[in-house]
Amino acid sequence: MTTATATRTAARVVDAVKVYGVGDTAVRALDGVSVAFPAGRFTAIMGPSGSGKSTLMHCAAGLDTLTSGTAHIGDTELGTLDDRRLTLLRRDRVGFVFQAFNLVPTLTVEENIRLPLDLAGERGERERIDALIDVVGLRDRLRHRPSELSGGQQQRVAVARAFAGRPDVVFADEPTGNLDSRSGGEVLGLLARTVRETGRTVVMVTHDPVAAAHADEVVFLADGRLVDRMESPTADRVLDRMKAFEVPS
Ligand SMILES: Nc1ncnc2c1ncn2[C@@H]1O[C@H](COP(=O)(O)OP(=O)(O)OP(=O)(O)O)[C@@H](O)[C@H]1O
Repeated sequence: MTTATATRTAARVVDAVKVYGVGDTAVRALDGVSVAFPAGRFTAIMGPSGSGKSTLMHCAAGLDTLTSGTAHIGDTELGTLDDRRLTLLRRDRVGFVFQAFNLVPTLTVEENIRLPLDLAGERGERERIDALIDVVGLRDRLRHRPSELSGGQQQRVAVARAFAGRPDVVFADEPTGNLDSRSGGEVLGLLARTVRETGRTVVMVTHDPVAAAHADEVVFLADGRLVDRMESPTADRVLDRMKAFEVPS
């Protein structure tokens, strides 16, 4: 299913504008972006440094607000929610993976993975979490603390935690930025596999063409605008597209 009409949208922004600051120092980080992230797909957001990738992700995920335009998770328009509802939406319907892992150091691997469910007051779900633990390959590390794991293992815990609450969408911001290429490749393969096997949705910001090649589709930003999309990307094609941004105007 690749037609827009047949595909459900997990998250989207419409006419998104984000201006930081005022007056002479104002920066237009998003300049009228409309983009939909289809459910059940892995989408990468790419573009040169400063093109608005992180801003787009933060606004789409409800971590920051737009200056104008709308952001939606499923059918919920984020701008209509008060702070409490927005916090609940982020907790229950969105998963996050950040460059810096962001695990709770005092909790074990298993407790970190189960955290979203515990916070939501959900019990049970033993089998599904068990399956998730196997997907990320951490069965023999469940009693360890994050400091006893390698960077790649910690990020696999973060990926499992992001999916544990069965979110509508997982947002990943440079998830392999702190990892060597082998561990990074494992984490990206894990993200892609989890999307394929569980039908979940991932939106990932990256500046790395090799990372973007794990996605089903890449959307390209330049100067706060959406300038291109690429289905079934390869690292070479993404790199070629990125080089075109470097041509001096
Ligand atoms: N809190 C802020 N206050 C002021 N300007 C900001 C703020 N956050 C981002 N910007 C500016 O908005 C623009 C877009 O930034 P953003 O971080 O979204 O880009 P990016 O594509 O993610 O960049 P990078 O790849 O370097 O992380 C940049 O010009 C940046 O300097």
